[in-house]
Amino acid sequence: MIQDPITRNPAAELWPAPTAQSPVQATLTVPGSKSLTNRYLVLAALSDGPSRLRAPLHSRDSALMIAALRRLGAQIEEAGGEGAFGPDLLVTPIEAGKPVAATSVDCGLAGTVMRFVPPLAALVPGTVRFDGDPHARNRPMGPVLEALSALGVRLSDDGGSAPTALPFTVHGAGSLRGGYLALDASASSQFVSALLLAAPRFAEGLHLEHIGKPVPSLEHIAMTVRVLREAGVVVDDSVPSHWIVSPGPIRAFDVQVEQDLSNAGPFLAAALVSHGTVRIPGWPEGTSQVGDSWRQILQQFGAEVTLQDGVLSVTGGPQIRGVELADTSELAPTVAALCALAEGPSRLSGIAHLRGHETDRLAALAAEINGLGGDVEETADGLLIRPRPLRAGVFHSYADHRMATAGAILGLAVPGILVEDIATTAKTMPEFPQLWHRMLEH
Ligand SMILES: O=C(O)C1=C[C@@H](OP(=O)(O)O)[C@@H](O)[C@H](O)C1
Ligand SMILES: C=C(OP(=O)(O)O)C(=O)O
Repeated sequence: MIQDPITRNPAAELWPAPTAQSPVQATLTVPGSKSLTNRYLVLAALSDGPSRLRAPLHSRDSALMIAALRRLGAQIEEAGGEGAFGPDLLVTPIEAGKPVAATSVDCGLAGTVMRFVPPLAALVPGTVRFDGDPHARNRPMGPVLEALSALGVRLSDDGGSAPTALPFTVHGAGSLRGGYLALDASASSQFVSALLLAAPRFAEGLHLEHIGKPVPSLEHIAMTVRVLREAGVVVDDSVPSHWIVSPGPIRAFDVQVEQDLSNAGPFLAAALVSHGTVRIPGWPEGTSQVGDSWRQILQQFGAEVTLQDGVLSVTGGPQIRGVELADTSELAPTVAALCALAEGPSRLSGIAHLRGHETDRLAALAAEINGLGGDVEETADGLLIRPRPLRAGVFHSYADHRMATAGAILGLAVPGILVEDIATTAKTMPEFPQLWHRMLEH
């Protein structure tokens, strides 16, 4: 597991986080889901005809995915249907067998790009070098590279040896046989998703088995299986830790992208912190997004939560209750911010793999909340967060969008919090500062 030193950006601006002067009363929607947008883009690039994404996310992570797929030969254009958060996307797939000139892919800090795109590069004849932001080189990548290598793909690092992390080069032969493959996905569910998304295009499909400690963020693998099935791919996930993808075409599609329920989290949290009400219309029914679990999580914190006619309504109680929660996946930084404002102690477990996210999130949350006077202790697989009054100060973001939004949540209750590098929210929600201020205007 990655234990890299925490890095800070001294040049970034300090954003005065607004305090909630009164209970928030807001109705709002948020931009499209990162996880769905980037999965649909990958599938569209591999599909059997042109596809359309309606109301997709437009952010740094989706822009990086679009640029990567274009490098592999997909054509992606913006098209009418201008929604509240930007235009639709039209995708013409990569032409099977068409070589690409030696090229490069910038992964930024996007896990979906660095994990999902290399298997596609293996399916394209050509040489593709992958790199990203400085911290991206620390994010776990090994199992995906080992898996590709086991499938017969030639890979090299800049010195020509077998790579274990970014930067690396995929020497695509244009086709993959597939078959049985074992991998350890305990550091990231994205290792599994990466191989499943490309697997219908392997000559024999793929039987993938996870061997190791439990896989985190299982909801994200379920999302992958679901989008594959929606595109006509046969996937058998009936045996835990096994996924069998049959070879076959990926049907082109026209899809409405759901709003990002994980990114809805900080806004819903504002209802608890300010003892107000936040409503989100268009809450998708029967969604595969992990953020749907806000409905249960926020109730445990003491909120009243209703979902009626597609409108999610969250009303904060008189106090925020402490919680015990396991594997909250990408929701954890928002959850931790609420815990720091709770009346009782909280324990978050099953999130050791957050040490390999945009930053070491366990270390970063402990350092920043404690830096404001809080009481957070790291455990082997999570955080213990005890109530203690917080004070004004700088909350560092570590280039992590969810750290920045965690700082904004604390700022609602604690005057004088300065969030360093709020612009890093552009990774998945460039509109965050504007939407946050708008939420507080009433
Ligand atoms: O597949 C995806 O879209 C994601 C999977 C999860 O990754 P991990 O399994 O590494 O937590 C999640 O945290 C990330 O934000 C998005
Ligand atoms: C872990 C996250 O992102 P990524 O897709 O880069 O892994 C996240 O958004 O919380």
